[in-house]
Amino acid sequence: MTWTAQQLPQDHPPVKSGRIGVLVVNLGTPEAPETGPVRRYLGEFLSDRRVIEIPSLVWQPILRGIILNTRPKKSAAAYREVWTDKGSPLAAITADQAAGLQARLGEDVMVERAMRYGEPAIPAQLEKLMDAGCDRILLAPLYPQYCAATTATVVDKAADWLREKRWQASLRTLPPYHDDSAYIEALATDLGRQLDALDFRPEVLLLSFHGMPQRTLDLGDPYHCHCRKTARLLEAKMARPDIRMITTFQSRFGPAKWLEPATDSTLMAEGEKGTKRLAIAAPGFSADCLETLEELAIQGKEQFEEAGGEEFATLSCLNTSDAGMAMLETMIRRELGGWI
Ligand SMILES: C=CC1=C(C)c2cc3[nH]c(cc4nc(cc5[nH]c(cc1n2)c(C)c5CCC(=O)O)C(CCC(=O)O)=C4C)c(C)c3C=C
Ligand SMILES: [Fe+2]
Ligand SMILES: [Fe+2]
Repeated sequence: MTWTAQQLPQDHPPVKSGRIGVLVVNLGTPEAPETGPVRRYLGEFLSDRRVIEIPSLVWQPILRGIILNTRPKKSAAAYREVWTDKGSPLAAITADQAAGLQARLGEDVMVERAMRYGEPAIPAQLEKLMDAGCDRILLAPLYPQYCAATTATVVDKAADWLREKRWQASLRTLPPYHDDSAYIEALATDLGRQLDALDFRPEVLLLSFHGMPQRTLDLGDPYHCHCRKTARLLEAKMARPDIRMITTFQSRFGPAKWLEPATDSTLMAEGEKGTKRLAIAAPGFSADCLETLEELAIQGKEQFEEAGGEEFATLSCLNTSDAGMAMLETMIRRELGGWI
């Protein structure tokens, strides 16, 4: 039956105002660089079946019995190396990106941020947007390369929230942007600017993407192809024939075979074969985080220098750079087409 306004039940929710919401989402990070908060964060992250594709009956005893008793202490020490006055770099930068987008998109659009693991959680932030009258929401996972372990799990989480709703908001998702000209141009501009500001001329620019188990490529996940395409387009756009560009995959986790070549062994091999000056960039991360500030900038530098390298620089992610924010605005405005 159709209800008229007079017939609506007393407890009917207020009629919405038709606003548009944007939810930018990144991975998540611990609340503090201490063992307990890191254990909670890793417990949620590594229990996600999109991340660890091993049956729970097998995986949970390994996770609870071994990994969560050993890794949090070591990871917390690594987080302490990069922690800032504003907290975890990933959290602080994501918050600044959301605020910057809000300023660029104006009052017609309400921008919030969320993390897939930890706080602010995706369901709570979607609820906040809806409570503020947003009945159309763009979900924007800030992962340029599609991966089931990152992009898909964000969409799953939003879908779980929608499933519980009688009156759903309309949801759109920002597609992966690994080959989007706005992204390639932003990277080329920003990395070019950073290379020119270095006090040495690198022989090699290493493009390090987060790794994934080789099995996910065999099963059809496009992540590896997306990373390779980004690297190819970026190399062409940067047009620096004097710099040799190499694509690698970092952060191997567990004993299975991961995508190759690995960042750490490539850094060592380059040092050993006589490369003296090397810069490293991480185009797959939209914000600097543990993986860039500790694994690349601290550990990577040590690995390269111990193998004979002399000059090493880690270039920043797009973060809140002009090029990066303009790129996000362009892609989000395009996706909101028809809504604004
Ligand atoms: C950019 C895309 C990412 C993919 C793909 C990805 C896959 C993936 N990661 C792990 C395990 C860990 N990753 C960790 C940190 C971490 N990972 C990403 C991004 C991707 N991960 C980011 C942005 C971060 C940094 C978070 C921060 O707080 O700064 C960690 C935690 C740190 C540690 O203990 O080493 C783990 C563990 C797996 C298993 C995986 C795919 C299967
Ligand atoms: Fe990761
Ligand atoms: Fe790592």
